[in-house]
Amino acid sequence: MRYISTRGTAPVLDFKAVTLTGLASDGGLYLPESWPTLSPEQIAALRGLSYLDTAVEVMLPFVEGTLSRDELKELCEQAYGRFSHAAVTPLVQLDGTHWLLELFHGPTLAFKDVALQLLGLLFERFLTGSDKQLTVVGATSGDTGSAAIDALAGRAGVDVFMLHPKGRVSDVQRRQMTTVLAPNIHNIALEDASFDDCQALVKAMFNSPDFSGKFALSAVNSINWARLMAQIVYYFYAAVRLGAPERPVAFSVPTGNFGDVFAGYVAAKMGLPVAKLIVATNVNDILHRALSQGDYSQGTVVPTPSPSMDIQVSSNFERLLFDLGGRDGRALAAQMQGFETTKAMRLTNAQLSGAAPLLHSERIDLDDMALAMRWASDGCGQVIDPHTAIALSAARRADLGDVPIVTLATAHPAKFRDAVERATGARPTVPARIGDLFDREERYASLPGSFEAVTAYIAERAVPSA
Ligand SMILES: Cc1ncc(COP(=O)(O)O)c(C=O)c1O
Ligand SMILES: N[C@@H](CCOP(=O)(O)O)C(=O)O
Repeated sequence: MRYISTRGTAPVLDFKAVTLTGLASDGGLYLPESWPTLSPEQIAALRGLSYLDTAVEVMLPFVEGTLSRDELKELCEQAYGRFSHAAVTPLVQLDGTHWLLELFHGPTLAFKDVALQLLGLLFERFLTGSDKQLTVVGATSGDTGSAAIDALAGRAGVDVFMLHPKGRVSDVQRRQMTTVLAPNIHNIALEDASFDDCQALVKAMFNSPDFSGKFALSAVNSINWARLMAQIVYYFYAAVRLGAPERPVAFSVPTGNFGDVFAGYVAAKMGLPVAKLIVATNVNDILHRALSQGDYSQGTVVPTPSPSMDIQVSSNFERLLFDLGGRDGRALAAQMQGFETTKAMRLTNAQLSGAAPLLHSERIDLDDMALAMRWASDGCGQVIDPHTAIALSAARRADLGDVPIVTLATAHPAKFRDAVERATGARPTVPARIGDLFDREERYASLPGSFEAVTAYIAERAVPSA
């Protein structure tokens, strides 16, 4: 499989190179040159397979030329062996229409583990025998950071510099990052910053020849293609369990950086009968405005009880626009450069009408989020986190007849105890696997959110490339 950039001019890469590279050198994001497809018979043959075997079948076309089936299987065995549920991502039925797909049974209790446990192992495999020292620069609104740190702490060949917006992640999320004291992990709390500011700094580091030329920069955010590849799997796993390929299934996805829902889009492109992808946002609603009115203009980020979705510039939307706009890298580069300059962009007619049959968006406010949490707990006996509640609320607005709707449960409620308690009156208990989190020592640097301050901090600690 070969990978191309959304902006058309960066070198074409294979799977190994695309995994070790972050942003493309032309500022774009990598994605496969063409979408592999599974026939209805191949999808039907996934029925009854374990998560692990499904993962191998779904991901194999993307790693072709770099990993054999056996090598991929061995990596998946290790990655998903650390999940606490035998089904890895179990489905839970709420009523006749609604299901939860629990994606939070990994080590850090959020869906990010599904991809990052595998990415950590891919880094290790691709770096073995080389003297390359990767400098991973990442931005997090809480969950990517903890999952990446768990996956990479203590690994040879990788240093991690993780930026989070100070005071804008939950206490559990922060401690999951800052209590990991491995020498290769560096947490940076950016003062007076939003996640968007953190992400913009990370992209600026990749786009600065002076800085990126000194280090072997790499990414763990969903700008890294391997992240999305691993997330495609659970769409197949869930849909097949609910009757695909004969029966179409809809998914409601709590959305911020558009990575998770883009993985669902890819599953549909690969042939999975997806009736609808519901893009659920909180009041930080750039994606809802874009998909419903064509207006992709950056607003100010409002802190909410679903902090991981407090995002107003959604990285992966670029991948969607590229695909919907006929994969014209030059046109997309001009559109994105316009957005970077003016902070506003109109979707083209082709992009809007191309998205409409599959993607539907909803903006969920605080009251509807709390109502969904109460409906799940009082009506169905399920305690859900605020991000999941946003998607469940959007799912319950949908009118899709008999089509089953799967809401992606992206985080364990214990990660957001205060918000869950406020909505439901019950305080979730912290699972045993992170039980001593509040007794551990924390370590992080607080820095002003300037490019100079952050790059100077990293440059003092990272290993220059040869
Ligand atoms: C718990 C949770 N739900 C939803 C999201 C949004 O996912 P995405 O950024 O892939 O759209 C995130 C952050 O990525 C998250 O951490
Ligand atoms: N919500 C995310 C934000 C980063 O998104 P990513 O999927 O691009 O890594 C987080 O929790 O950090």
